[in-house]
Amino acid sequence: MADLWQSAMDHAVAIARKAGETIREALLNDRKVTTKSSSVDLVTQTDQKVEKMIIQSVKERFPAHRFIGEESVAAGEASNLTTAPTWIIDPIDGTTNFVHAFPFVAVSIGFAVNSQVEFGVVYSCLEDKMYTARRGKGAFCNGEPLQVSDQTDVKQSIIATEFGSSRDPEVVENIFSSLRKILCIPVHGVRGAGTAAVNMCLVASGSVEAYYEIGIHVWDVAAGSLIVTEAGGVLMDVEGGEFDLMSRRVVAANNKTIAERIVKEIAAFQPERDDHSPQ
Ligand SMILES: O=P(O)(O)O[C@H]1[C@H](O)[C@@H](O)[C@H](O)[C@@H](O)[C@@H]1O
Ligand SMILES: [Mg+2]
Ligand SMILES: [Mg+2]
Repeated sequence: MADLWQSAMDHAVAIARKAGETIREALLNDRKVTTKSSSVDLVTQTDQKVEKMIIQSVKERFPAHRFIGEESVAAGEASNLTTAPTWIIDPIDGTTNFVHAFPFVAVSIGFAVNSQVEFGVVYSCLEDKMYTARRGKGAFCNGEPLQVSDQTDVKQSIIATEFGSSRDPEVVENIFSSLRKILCIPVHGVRGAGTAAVNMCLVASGSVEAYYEIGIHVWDVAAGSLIVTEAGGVLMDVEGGEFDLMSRRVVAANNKTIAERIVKEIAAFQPERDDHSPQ
């Protein structure tokens, strides 16, 4: 049976690669920074320019499709995931890294139908690594198959997480409480690439056993969520229930054993959901 979404996925790969070229050029000469939800939640003209380019290119080919884009939402658009074919776009995942020329900067494009991700594309453009996954057809990096780690002992694991963009003392306390408890299991190490999408691709690649974070958005994790599961990994909510794309909470792991062990140590809290209805 012809794959209904293959042409859309091919377009996503092509436009992610083009976006990566734009980002690499901008890295050399245009990193003007402004801020969003806090003084450390950064955005640049390149984030906005890349998102507009991706959305415009999709609209020309798939005019009926819908969008959830990080910078469109920041400009006031709703972020409701419906049953319609929806492109979930983070034009630059790792904007802080981009501003500092720290070498992990990704373009993340997820595609959902009936609120289920059908393909995911994450282009780590400074590494030139194109991560892709199509539901039921595996996950790849530059065309090579991906497989999660087979480690089941958390004490032999590396765990990835991020400090996020909130500096609210209560949120920071939660983050450090979880970090301290996980580090002292003990695990071999804790790492963070500075981008949720790349962290999830590191889980899919078997380089880290798990990644967790509270405070991310649907555009950070939509593409990576399918790349992880198509590489044999699992997704979970930080309190052990089912992963929810719009909840702003994620545990992505190589297997259920590691995921459940990490969940035990996380000081969970519930940020405002991505699909919250504004008052
Ligand atoms: O770089 P962006 O797209 O803003 O996404 C990152 C977010 O800003 C950080 O707060 C998170 O900790 C990262 O995981 C996101 O990748
Ligand atoms: Mg992001
Ligand atoms: Mg971003």
